[in-house]
Amino acid sequence: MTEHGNRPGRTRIKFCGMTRPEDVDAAVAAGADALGFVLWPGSKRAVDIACLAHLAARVPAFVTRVGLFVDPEPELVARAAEHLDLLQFHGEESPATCAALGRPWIKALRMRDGLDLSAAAGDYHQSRGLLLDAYRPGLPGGTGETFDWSRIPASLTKPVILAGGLTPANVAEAIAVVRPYAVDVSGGIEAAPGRKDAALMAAFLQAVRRADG
Ligand SMILES: O=C(O)c1ccccc1N[C@@H]1O[C@H](COP(=O)(O)O)[C@@H](O)[C@H]1O
Repeated sequence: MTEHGNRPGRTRIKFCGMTRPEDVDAAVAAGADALGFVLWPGSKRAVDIACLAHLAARVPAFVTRVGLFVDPEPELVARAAEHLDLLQFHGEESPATCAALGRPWIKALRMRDGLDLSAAAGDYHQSRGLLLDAYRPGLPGGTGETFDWSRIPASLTKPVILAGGLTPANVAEAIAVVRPYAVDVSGGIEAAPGRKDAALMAAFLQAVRRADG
């Protein structure tokens, strides 16, 4: 079993791809630590700035509002950031590009063959964490697929946010193998793309709590 640096007493939970007010309310009621909003227009879960503003305003204090971007124009980030606490970069953004936007950020890395995670942790040392997701050519993320969790070294110097194909059924095993700082899920808590399922969100949360013991 591995243990990543900065791991808190419990695994933090981010629910991503919020598009509806009722889903935001249900996620907060379930006890999510962070909610994600996709600002990449290519996603079935994309929201525009007006929708983001509407949804983000429902989020109470101490629940982190995360904006997901894929190689965005700086102007989009600037407009969205007013409604966000943290930026999540899911494209080919360089460390300098992420840092230049002047906001707290995390970097998503897709686990393609040959990826050197330790080197990436050094390159993205200014990030608040590394989100590790499955790799599928041609898609920037949100594949609903898992990857080989044993590829994640215990010695990473940044907090690990584990993503990719997590569900209420497999998240406990993922936590046991990886011991991540946080887990991030989108498809595994949905009835359909962009439509979250309150029962699945509650089941995911309970599975994480049980895994934390
Ligand atoms: O959700 C999307 O549509 C998306 C689009 C582009 C990049 C990332 C995207 N989602 C993120 O991917 C991971 C894993 O998602 P899943 O649980 O496998 O569905 C997660 O961080 C999503 O927020």
